[in-house]
Amino acid sequence: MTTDIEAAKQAAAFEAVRNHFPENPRFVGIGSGTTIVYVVEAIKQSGVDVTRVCFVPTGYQSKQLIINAGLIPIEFDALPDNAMIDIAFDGADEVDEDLNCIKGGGACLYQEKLVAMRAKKFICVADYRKLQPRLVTQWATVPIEVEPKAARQVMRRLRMLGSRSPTGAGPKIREGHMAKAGPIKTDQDFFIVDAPFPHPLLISDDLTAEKLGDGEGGFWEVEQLANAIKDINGVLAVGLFCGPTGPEALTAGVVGGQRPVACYFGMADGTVTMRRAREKRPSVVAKYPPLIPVHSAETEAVVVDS
Ligand SMILES: O=C[C@H](O)[C@H](O)[C@H](O)COP(=O)(O)O
Repeated sequence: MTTDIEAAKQAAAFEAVRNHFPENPRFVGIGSGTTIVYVVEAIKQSGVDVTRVCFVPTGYQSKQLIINAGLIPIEFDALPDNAMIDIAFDGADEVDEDLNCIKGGGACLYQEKLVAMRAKKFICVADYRKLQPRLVTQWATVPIEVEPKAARQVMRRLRMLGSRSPTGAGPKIREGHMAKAGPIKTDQDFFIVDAPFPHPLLISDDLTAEKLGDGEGGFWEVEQLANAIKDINGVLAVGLFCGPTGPEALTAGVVGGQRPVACYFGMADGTVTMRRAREKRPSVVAKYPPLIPVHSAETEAVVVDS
């Protein structure tokens, strides 16, 4: 790894903490990966009083990072029922221009989503390699956390959704690289399946009557793909962080959001670029309502969206 990449991660982390670390927060989410290390460093160096702040980890590595920095960890399931996380910081493997993210490259995924969705504000920090116009550009697969017994069936269903690389390779269970042979296990003891898709994913702006983003011709829109994968039995979490941002979701009366409100990218020239999520995006459903009947399990009636 070259030092300019590390410098880029560090610069992005320091800028993100400088601009967003709230006054007197109660709970702060700390993500996983290599970039988040600099976020913790930035928090420590900022001189803010953290003696009354509890830091919520997104997995084993993140918890050790918090403890080693002398900060106070609190497990996600120890949060008081009505408490929100004031802010969550995390890295990403790829970020598109609408701030949808691919995450899970380091095999942390499910707990990252729990924390991001419970946060009033989710801030992403990354280096310039991660900034792409659309997802599945450089980072060619969508990581998916899968219950091991269901892995083969999940991969079969993924192939039915069109998961294949431009060279024809299908989804794969991620293997470990260490002495112990076999798949790597997540903090939940699950597998990660890496599912390639043949085209960069669309955002709602790209949709046309010809390209609905529903998988036809291999073209998927980010949220539609995330939902289609999440519907497969055995899938715990999909490494696509999309949907409403924190404030958007809070206004709508639902808890938090998965898509960051802002992303900080350390650039190769030493500068930091910040992207903010758009306040209002065209909704996929509003633009092209589903034509097929939607079966409502609750009423046993068939509802057709008009
Ligand atoms: O599974 C890992 C997480 O989603 C990471 O946040 C992501 O892979 C980015 O990691 P890094 O900061 O090391 O590039």
